[in-house]
Amino acid sequence: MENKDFSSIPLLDYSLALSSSTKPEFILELRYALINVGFLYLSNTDAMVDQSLIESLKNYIPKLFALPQEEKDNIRMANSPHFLGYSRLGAELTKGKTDYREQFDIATDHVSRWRPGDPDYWNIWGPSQYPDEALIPGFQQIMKGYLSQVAALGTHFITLIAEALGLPPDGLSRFHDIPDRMQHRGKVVQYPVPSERSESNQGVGPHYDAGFLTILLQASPHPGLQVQNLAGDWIEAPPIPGTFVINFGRALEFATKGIVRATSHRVLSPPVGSSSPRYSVPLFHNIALDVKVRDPKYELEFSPDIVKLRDERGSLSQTDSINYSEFESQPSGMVQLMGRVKSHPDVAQRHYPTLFKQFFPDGLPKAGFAY
Ligand SMILES: O=C(O)CCC(=O)C(=O)O
Ligand SMILES: [Fe+2]
Repeated sequence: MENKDFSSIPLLDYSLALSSSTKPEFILELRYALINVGFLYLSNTDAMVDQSLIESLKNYIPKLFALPQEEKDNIRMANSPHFLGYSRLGAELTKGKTDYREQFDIATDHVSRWRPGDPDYWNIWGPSQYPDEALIPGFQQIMKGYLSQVAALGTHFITLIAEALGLPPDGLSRFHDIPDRMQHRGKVVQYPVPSERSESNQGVGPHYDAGFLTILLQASPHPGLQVQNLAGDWIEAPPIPGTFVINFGRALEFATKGIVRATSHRVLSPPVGSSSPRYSVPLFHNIALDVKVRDPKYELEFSPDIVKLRDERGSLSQTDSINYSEFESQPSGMVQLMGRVKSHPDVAQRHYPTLFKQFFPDGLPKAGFAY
C-alpha cells in the first residue's frame, strides 16, 4: 500500500487561491495538507497581510521582551479574567516539564459581553493589556494591525478549507459568529537560549492546538518547531522567509469527524551557545464560544470520496500529546476556559475561584500544566 504518512511539510502559494484559473490546484494541495499532514507553509499572503507590518512587528519583539521586568509584571496575566497579559519564564508545564518560554498573550480587539449570571466562559474574551505606550511607542498600533489582518486571513482561509473538504465556501460558517463578535488570541513568544547547565531543551512540549487553525509567524531564523507524523517521527518545520505556518486544531478535527488532522507539535529551545533567543507569534483562530462541535445541529456531511481519503490515511498509532477530549461534550468556550484554568492556575484562583477549587483542591501548584 502507498505510504500516506508525511516526511515534509507542504508549501502552498496563497496567491493561487485568489484567481479562478489556479484555485483548483490550490484546493487540491490544501486537501492533502488538511487530511494527511495537519500542517502547511503559506506564502504570498500580501493581499491580506502587509509585509511592512510583519517587519515592524519583528523589530518590536526584542524591545518588548527587553522592557524592565517590573513593567512586564504590571501587565501580568493575573490582572485579567480574559487570561490576556504577560507570563514569566517557566510559568507553564507541558507533560510535567517546564516550558522554557516567556510570553505576552494579546488578542484581537474585543469587548466582553459577559454580565453577572452569564456562563463563566463568556468572560474568556475581552480587552488585551498593552505595555505603557511611552515605553514602546507604536507597538500597540502595529500589534493591533497585525492581529486584525492575520485574523482576516484566517477567516478567508476557512472558506478555502470548506471547499477543500467538498463543502460550499460557507460550509463551516455555522461555527463562527459574525467577525465583529469573534475574538482570536495571539501570543508573542520568546524562547531563551538555555544555559550550559540546563537539563531541558523544552521550549514547549508536545501538544495539539485547540481551535480551528493556528497561523504562526516564525519571527526569527531559528529552527526548533517540530511536527509529529503518523509513525511518531518528529519532522522539522524550520522558518521559511515570507511564509506563515498554518496548522489545524482539535476543534476542526472533531467538527470534521477526524477528516482534518490536528497534528502534535513541539518547540525545542535554541541550542546552548546560540547568540539570540527564538521568537514566534502564533494566532489561534477561534470558533464561537457557545458551539458544541459534537451537537447534531453542527454535524457536517462529507462526500464518500473525502471520507475515503481519511480512512486511507490511517490513524496515529501513538502520540505524545493528549488533550481537548472535552470537545466531545462541552461548549467550545468551556473547553478553552478549562484549558486556561489548568495552564494558569494563579489567574484562575483570582477570577474563577469555583473552577479553580475543582481543578486544584489542594491549592495553588508551582506552575500550571499547559496540556
Ligand atoms: O512557537 C512556535 O513556533 C509554536 C508555538 C506553539 O505551538 C503554541 O504556542 O501553541
Ligand atoms: Fe501549538
